[in-house]
Amino acid sequence: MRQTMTRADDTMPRAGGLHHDRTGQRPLILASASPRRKALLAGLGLTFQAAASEADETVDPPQPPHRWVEILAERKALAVVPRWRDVVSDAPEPPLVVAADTIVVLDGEVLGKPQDEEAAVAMLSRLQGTTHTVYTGVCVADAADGRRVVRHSATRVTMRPLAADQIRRYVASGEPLDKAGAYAIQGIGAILVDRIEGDYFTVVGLPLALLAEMLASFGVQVL
Ligand SMILES: Cc1cn([C@H]2C[C@H](O)[C@@H](COP(=O)(O)OP(=O)(O)OP(=O)(O)O)O2)c(=O)[nH]c1=O
Repeated sequence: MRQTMTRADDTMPRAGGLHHDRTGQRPLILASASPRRKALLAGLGLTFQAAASEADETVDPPQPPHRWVEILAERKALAVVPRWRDVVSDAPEPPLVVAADTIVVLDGEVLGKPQDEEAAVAMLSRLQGTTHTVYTGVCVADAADGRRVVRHSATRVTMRPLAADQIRRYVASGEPLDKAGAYAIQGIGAILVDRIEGDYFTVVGLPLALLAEMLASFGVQVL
């Protein structure tokens, strides 16, 4: 059934089928299992379905960070493109598929998600009192013809100096474990951060202004 798209009035994605607004929003899939990315995309007022992407996250041979996140974002999107009908069976036309990948880079070394609490403590011990860069890659792929656009955004984050027991208490909160670099700027991790240079949403995992620009190149106007 064709429905009129309504703007999201909260930060959570709307349940239900696909919607089209008067500006002709294409059906949209977010190839992600991340609740943060879902909330950010919903916050733009776009209607979409989310589908976890099972893409392998190893990059071999190693690439510069900006390419690393672009490659993984593209891989995540392309893993979902062939099965778009399973996700949006009621779509009147093939969807656009959006995916993203985020890494933290300190002194040229990539810090992904910590394997366990010890790894989280080790990461935060290195990040505290210093400046690192968060890279997020974004891919928008058109399931109709395979055309895709891949871009990235980078933000510098300076962490406050932290005492060992503060780090332990933060890790014990459980927040760091599924986050690149073992912290969440949008959560308790906010109080670990002294300042950022660049886009906040790049750190959380989905640079919204960049994504809007990319969607516009596929005819989807957020504004
Ligand atoms: C640095 C930082 C990272 N993160 C998150 C963003 C990403 O979700 C995560 C990095 O892992 P990713 O592999 O980019 O994403 P994901 O596995 O969570 O989700 P997807 O299904 O889309 O692949 O770290 C924060 O939420 N806050 C932060 O401050």
